[in-house]
Amino acid sequence: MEERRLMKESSILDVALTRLDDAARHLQIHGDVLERLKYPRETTKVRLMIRMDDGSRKSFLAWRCRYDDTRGPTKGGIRFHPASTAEEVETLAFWMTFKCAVMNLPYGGGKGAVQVDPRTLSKAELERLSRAYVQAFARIIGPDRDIPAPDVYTNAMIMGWMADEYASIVGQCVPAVITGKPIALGGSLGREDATARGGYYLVRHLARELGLQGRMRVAVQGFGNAGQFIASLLAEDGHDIVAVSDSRGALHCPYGLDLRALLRAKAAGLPVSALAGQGGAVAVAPEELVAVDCDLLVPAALENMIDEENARRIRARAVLELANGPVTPEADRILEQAGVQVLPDILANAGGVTVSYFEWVQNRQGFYWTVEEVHERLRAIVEREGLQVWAIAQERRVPLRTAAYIHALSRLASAIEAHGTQPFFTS
Ligand SMILES: NC(=O)c1ccc[n+]([C@@H]2O[C@H](COP(=O)([O-])OP(=O)(O)OC[C@H]3O[C@@H](n4cnc5c(N)ncnc54)[C@H](O)[C@@H]3O)[C@@H](O)[C@H]2O)c1
Repeated sequence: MEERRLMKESSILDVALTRLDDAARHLQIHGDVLERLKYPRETTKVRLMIRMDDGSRKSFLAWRCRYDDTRGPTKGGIRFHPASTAEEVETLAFWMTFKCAVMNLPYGGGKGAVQVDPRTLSKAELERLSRAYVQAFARIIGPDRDIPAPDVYTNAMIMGWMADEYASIVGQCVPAVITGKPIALGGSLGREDATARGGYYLVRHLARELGLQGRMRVAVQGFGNAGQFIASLLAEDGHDIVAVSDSRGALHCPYGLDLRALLRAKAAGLPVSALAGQGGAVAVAPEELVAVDCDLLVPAALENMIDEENARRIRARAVLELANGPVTPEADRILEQAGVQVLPDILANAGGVTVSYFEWVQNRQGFYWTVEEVHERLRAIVEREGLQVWAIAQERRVPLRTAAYIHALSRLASAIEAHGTQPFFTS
């Protein structure tokens, strides 16, 4: 078991790097550029020691990775998860590097994690852990150096504690050091649904190209933050949400599920399957969700959920990757052969980091935008970059994922080349 886990861990960054190799084959890229992008610039590992409520002391492993900062300060969330590893953090930081480049945000990529199950901590312990993270990494993060944000099992409250700790360390208020903060501490309007909204604008804009015109039947895997918002946005446009799943089960109705009832059930802490039997909805096994007859499949749960085992069963015309890395490279090949278009994660879920960028801009200028302004600016960026990725895919006859990596890599390569060779002679 342990061996299997290690094997999986050692290959996760390698798998991510195959996307880089695929893209590099289509560009005249200098070997130096690839050499630079194959390894993280720096990963710092620390042990955080905190006082527990019972008076004992406990330590937790924590990391912060700055993968590449050629295009600007590194940007990426902090994950609190018992299974986090250095390799996972580095892979996520690699994805952030490409995500920021594909959206043309002036950032590099970073990521952080604490190896902890936050559900086992009291609120006071969680606060001490969050503050300890900032104490340990205060010299690494900074508004012009490395800007964290929330990720799995971290949220606005934790970002607020972290911003407060940073302010006491440096002796001044620096809201732009961290994004995803509560609105009261300089958070941006429109951050909550930004990831789903970015994916929604992308599908809406490319609908004709994807053959998704008219009323769509949508299946959503993972009915959490991103999954619930995308279902709501698409349902508002009159599309039918025909299936949803969570970690405990799945629900299917070919004529469309009662979304309001589903949102109420989730808010009350119930699984989606609790609504089985109502309005024609039938409970199905979670692994059956990908095989549901639909036009658009939205993976919004975890990594590697669509693999060579289940990819053949997908009946959707297009896949919108709101989750990070939900489709394995083997599944990608199967979907390509079957003519299923995959809107890749680094483009499809980049709405979150884009609105994080807006938050940083607003913090720095001290002037705040309306939610309509946030939506409009997000829409413009998603549509602009989405169309460019689509055009690259058509021109070069490559899948959208390769096109998105080509788009990001050409920006990264220009920036790396523009920096010159000075660091080589001085280091
Ligand atoms: N929230 C964001 O801003 C954001 C930004 C970029 C990427 N993402 C990615 O989107 C994905 C979801 O993030 P989120 O913030 O919505 O998390 P979340 O924890 O709110 O939701 C995840 C959902 O997936 C469900 N799930 C877990 N295992 C499952 C399984 N085996 N089958 C079906 N469902 C399962 C959970 O029950 C939960 O409903 C992650 O991959 C995350 O990295 C999120």
